[in-house]
Amino acid sequence: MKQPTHTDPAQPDDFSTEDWRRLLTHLGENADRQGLRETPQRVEKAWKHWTSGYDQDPAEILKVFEDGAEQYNELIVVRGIPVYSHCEHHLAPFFGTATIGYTPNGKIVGLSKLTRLVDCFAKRLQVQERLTIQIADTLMEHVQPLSVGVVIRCRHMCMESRGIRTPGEETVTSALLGEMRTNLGLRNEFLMLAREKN
Ligand SMILES: Nc1nc2c(ncn2[C@@H]2O[C@H](COP(=O)(O)OP(=O)(O)OP(=O)(O)O)[C@@H](O)[C@H]2O)c(=O)[nH]1
Ligand SMILES: [Zn+2]
Repeated sequence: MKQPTHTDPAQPDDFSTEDWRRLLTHLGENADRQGLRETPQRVEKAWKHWTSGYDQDPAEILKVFEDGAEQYNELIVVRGIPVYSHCEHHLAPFFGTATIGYTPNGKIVGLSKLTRLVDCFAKRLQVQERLTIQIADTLMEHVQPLSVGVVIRCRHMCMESRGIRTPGEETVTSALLGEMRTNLGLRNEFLMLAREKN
C-alpha cells in the first residue's frame, strides 16, 4: 500500500520558486545577484529529488520471483546500501549505509530492489528509526520471508554542524523480524555480517 504522502489534499500546494527566493532574502542575501539568480529553480528541483520517495510505491518496487528460491532458505544479505535522507526536525541531511538480510520462504526479490526500497523511504522527511522499521515491515509484508533484518548506520548533520555539534558520531538502528527474533543463531549470523562492512 502506498504510504501517506506529504500533500494534504485539503490544502492545495501553492508553493512556488518565488518562495525559495523569499527565503534567500530572509537569510539576508541579495536574491538577484548572479550566483543566486537560478538558485530557487535549482533548490526546487533538488527538493523534488530529495522527497521523490513520496511518489514511489514499495509494492511496485518489490517484484518477487519464485523461480530460483526453491532450494534456498539461507540468509541473503546486501551490505553497504547507500542511505541519503533528511531529518524531519531540521530538514538537515542524514546519510550512511544500510544492511538488509532476509531468509526466503519460496520467494526472492531482485537484489537491486533492496537498494530501491531503501531509497523509496529515505527520499522522504524521516527519523532514522522510522526509516529502519518501514524497510523491514515492507519487506516482510510483500516478500513474506521467514525473517528480515535491517541495520542502518548514519551521520546526522543536524547533530554535527549545529546543536550539540558532535562530528563523526554515528547512530545505529536495527529492526529484526520473524525468525530473527527467536532464532539466536540466525540473529547473530545476520548481525555479524552487518557489522563486517558498514
Ligand atoms: N530519534 C531521532 N532523533 C533525531 C533524528 N534526527 C534528528 N533527531 C533529533 O531530533 C531532536 C529535535 O529536538 P528539539 O529539542 O525539538 O530541537 P532542537 O532544539 O533543534 O534540538 P537540538 O538538536 O538538541 O538543538 C534533536 O534531539 C535531534 O538530535 C532521528 O533520526 N531520530
Ligand atoms: Zn535534525
